Amino acid sequence: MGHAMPTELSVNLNAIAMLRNRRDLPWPSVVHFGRIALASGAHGLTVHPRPDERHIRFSDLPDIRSLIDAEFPDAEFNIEGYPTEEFLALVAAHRPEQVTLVPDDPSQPTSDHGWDFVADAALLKDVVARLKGQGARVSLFADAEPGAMAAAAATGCDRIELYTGPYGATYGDADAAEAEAARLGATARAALDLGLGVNAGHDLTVANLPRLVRHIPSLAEVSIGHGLTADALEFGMAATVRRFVEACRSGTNASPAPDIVADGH
Ligand SMILES: CC(=O)[C@@H](O)[C@H](O)COP(=O)(O)O
Ligand SMILES: NCC(=O)COP(=O)(O)O
Repeated sequence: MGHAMPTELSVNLNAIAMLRNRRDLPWPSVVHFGRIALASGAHGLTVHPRPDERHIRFSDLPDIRSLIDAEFPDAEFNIEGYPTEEFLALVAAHRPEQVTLVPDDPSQPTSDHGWDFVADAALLKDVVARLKGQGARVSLFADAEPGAMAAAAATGCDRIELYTGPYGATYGDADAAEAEAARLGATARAALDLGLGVNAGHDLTVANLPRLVRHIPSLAEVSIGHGLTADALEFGMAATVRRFVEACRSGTNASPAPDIVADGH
């Protein structure tokens, strides 16, 4: 499989928002850290507003939109979530370049599975058409199931986002990681053959990105929050984003510094 472009990094700000929400204070600021991320090589910013606003708050969205419009006009805003009318109103108001639809129940601690593209076909076709009509690229959260990609494409979506939680959970076990990455790679090939673009996200790290990118050379974008924020505590935000950008390129023509592959969490 050839690869034209390096994988882009979208920095998920949910974990920064969660730290901020521990106090009734404005720091750490999602706009400040979003600015550092974009200035350090990230292609975009991701938020996943949940109905209880435990991470990103709805009131954060106008400030992130303004940051991109005023200072980083080539960057992308990616808003993720379950398509309730409240979520769709947030999307309409903040004009993200990409919307990632995720089948989250409000009680879930975090996202832990992709869509059932057959059972949810009617909902997805309707919402995908609505969002594309507003000018957004639409990506659908998907499990590593090559056989599900035809039904995903039938929704009219532009891309899938591979749910990489099970891959992230293989840390420390190279054989298990290889098996998961192969399954993700097969799913990506099925999606690409149907004309879909492929994103990926959940529990990605500097350490596990190179293997993923090797298995999916045409991976368009990864969105990363938890592991990246953890590394930012150790290395600082700017250096961390640069390390993740390097790791995104590690499976492609551009080689990362050797320590990026050997080190990391
Ligand atoms: C869609 C997805 O995979 C998630 O990783 C999500 O965006 C993370 O959200 P939280 O940080 O709110 O758990
Ligand atoms: N879409 C997945 C995402 O934004 C990343 O989440 P995380 O698991 O890295 O926090």
